[in-house]
Amino acid sequence: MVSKALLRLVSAVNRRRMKLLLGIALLAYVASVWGNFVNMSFLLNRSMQENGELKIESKIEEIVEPLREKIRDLEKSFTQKYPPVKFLSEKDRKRILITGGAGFVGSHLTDKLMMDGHEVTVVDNFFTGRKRNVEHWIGHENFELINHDVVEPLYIEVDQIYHLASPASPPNYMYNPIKTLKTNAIGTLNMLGLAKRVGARLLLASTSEVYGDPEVHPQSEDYWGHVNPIGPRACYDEGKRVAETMCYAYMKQEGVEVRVARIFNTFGPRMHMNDGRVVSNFILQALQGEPLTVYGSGSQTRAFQYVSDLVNGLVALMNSNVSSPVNLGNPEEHTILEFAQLIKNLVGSGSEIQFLSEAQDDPQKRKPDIRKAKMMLAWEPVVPLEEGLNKAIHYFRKELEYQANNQYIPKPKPARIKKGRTRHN
Ligand SMILES: O=C(O)[C@H]1O[C@H](OP(=O)(O)OP(=O)(O)OC[C@H]2O[C@@H](n3ccc(=O)[nH]c3=O)[C@H](O)[C@@H]2O)[C@H](O)[C@@H](O)[C@@H]1O
Repeated sequence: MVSKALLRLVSAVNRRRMKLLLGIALLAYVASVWGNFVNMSFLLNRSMQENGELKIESKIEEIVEPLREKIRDLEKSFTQKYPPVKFLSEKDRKRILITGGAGFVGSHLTDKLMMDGHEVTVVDNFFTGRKRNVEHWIGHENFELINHDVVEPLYIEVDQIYHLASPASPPNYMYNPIKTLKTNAIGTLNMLGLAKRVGARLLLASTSEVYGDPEVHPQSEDYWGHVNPIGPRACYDEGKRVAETMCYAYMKQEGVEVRVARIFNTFGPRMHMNDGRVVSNFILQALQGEPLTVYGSGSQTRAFQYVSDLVNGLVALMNSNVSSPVNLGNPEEHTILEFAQLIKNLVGSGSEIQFLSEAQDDPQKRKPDIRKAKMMLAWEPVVPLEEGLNKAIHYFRKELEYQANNQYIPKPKPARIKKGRTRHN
């Protein structure tokens, strides 16, 4: 009896233990399944996250790569946009200042000196010069553009100074005669002061106008000229004459090396559309089918040189040992009426020729004697008139298109003196 009861008790205890053991085993199993589940979902989550990140990264890469490509192209185009420039050794490379370097002649001179491999600083007050004329050099390591009026002193270090700053077309220089005088007198004084301080050589862009309305024909450098000192052209003519005087005073008294170029009528691309000189006026009028305005009878003469010839002459003179004045011009002389007809034909224009009253003190004959330049500089003009005119016509045609796109059609400016007070500074 007792043993049966004991057996029942033991088996009851075992059953409970078994149940307990089974319970524990079940719990352990559930816990391990749960653990695995948690682990797996964590891993899954992580890989999903990593996958997502990868996807985002590759998306970004897809967007950024073409942008990088564009930046590389832009960088390439920046370095390739400049005209080809020669490499000059430190010894041969000069630091050159061009005053009026954004003007018609100045910008062509800038091109030549840059392409020859020099360091060029252009100074311009943009009265008649334009940034557009030199914009193709902006950013180049050898080039600098300074907005500055030479009437104020300038302090920079240079080896050569081409001093071109001054309005050169009669309507422009007559527009503000006091400013024209200041530019040529005070401006030249400042540049000579700079040349003296830094030991630079200065080339003055003088003019055939120092001969005035000449009584000697053709004009050679030893002719003293025939200028009306109180006429409408005097601000320019006398301004350039005193500029020459100052050059030789600085040469004698201070030992400054000077070069003086007497520049005769010059034309070519980059003349301002509103310049007012005969070449731009006639071409513009012929292209627009308007009458070609001849002042006076048209029997007055001029001889026209193409701008690249002038630029070569200026550089040859600067680097020569000729300190006395030298004429730079093309001796092929034409009457203004012949010239009007020639331009009409080259443009193929049906424009009329209109005779207007003659301009006061207009020189009646002008033609350079260039024997000195030929002999001392081995220079003479090489561009035939018609070839140069065709280039200028092409340029003005493009300019007209450009202006038309910008809703502005310029009219030629007449060589008339403005009435009333003019602004000057
Ligand atoms: O072209 C230049 O390089 C020179 O131009 C001008 O001298 P100018 O000879 O009077 O120049 P223009 O205004 O082009 O006149 C030339 C001739 O054409 C005449 N002209 C001008 C403009 C016009 O529409 N019609 C016309 O018959 C003038 O009366 C003058 O007889 C400047 O004064 C000089 O400094 C400069 O060197």
